[in-house]
Amino acid sequence: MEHEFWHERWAKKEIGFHEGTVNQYLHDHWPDLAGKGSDGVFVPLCGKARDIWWLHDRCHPVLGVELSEIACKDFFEESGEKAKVHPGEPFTRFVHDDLEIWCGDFFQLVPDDLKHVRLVYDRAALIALPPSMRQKYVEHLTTIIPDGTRILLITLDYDTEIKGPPFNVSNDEVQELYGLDYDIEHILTNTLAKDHPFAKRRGLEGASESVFRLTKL
Ligand SMILES: C[S@@+](CC[C@H](N)C(=O)[O-])C[C@H]1O[C@@H](n2cnc3c(N)ncnc32)[C@H](O)[C@@H]1O
Repeated sequence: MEHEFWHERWAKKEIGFHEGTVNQYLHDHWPDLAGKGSDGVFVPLCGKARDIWWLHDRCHPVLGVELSEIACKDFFEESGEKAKVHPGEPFTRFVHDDLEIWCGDFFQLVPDDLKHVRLVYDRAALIALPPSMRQKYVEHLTTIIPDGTRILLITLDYDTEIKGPPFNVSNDEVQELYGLDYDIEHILTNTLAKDHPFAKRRGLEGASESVFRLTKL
């Protein structure tokens, strides 16, 4: 998607993707992925997800990257926390202890930025991107994260032709995108209930979410 699309979504507060609570799959499957350590976590296309505080509360240094300055500011303001803001190019950095949100374009990150990262949390990042950008996203992610990094990936799949985002990403596509460079463990696929907020909003039946654990080889 063009940057303008996302800036407009945030300006108009059209952010139906924002959960406002900790994601259930993160809650249930992070401990297995991360163990008891306090490894650095990268959260691509992070929005203002509460999940970031949850990870921080579990002693992980967290680096999120987010295009929208509105999202970055809201993230701290809505939780009553303060961040030191370091304006710069290509990122303005919002820093709170060892939690940093970098405001700018994911595709501007370089390996040095993520050298302390051992874990990645991808909820609504891959599926926010149209098919033409997903390959580019995975290629770039693979370039910037260290070998051995473990990823918790949550995807969404549905049959109907609806206009994304979120876009449907099948389990086969996950294999195609990550199969070469990652060990892939499919943890679960869960059919969304009819009254699930997303299914309800889009009038979808049979949409499903899947959770994967990926390890960069
Ligand atoms: C569907 S939202 C998901 C946000 C978050 N992961 C969550 O679970 O609430 C996608 C987010 O990615 C941001 N975004 C889109 N393209 C981006 C890019 N190239 N670099 C950084 N952030 C981007 C958007 O502004 C938006 O907040």
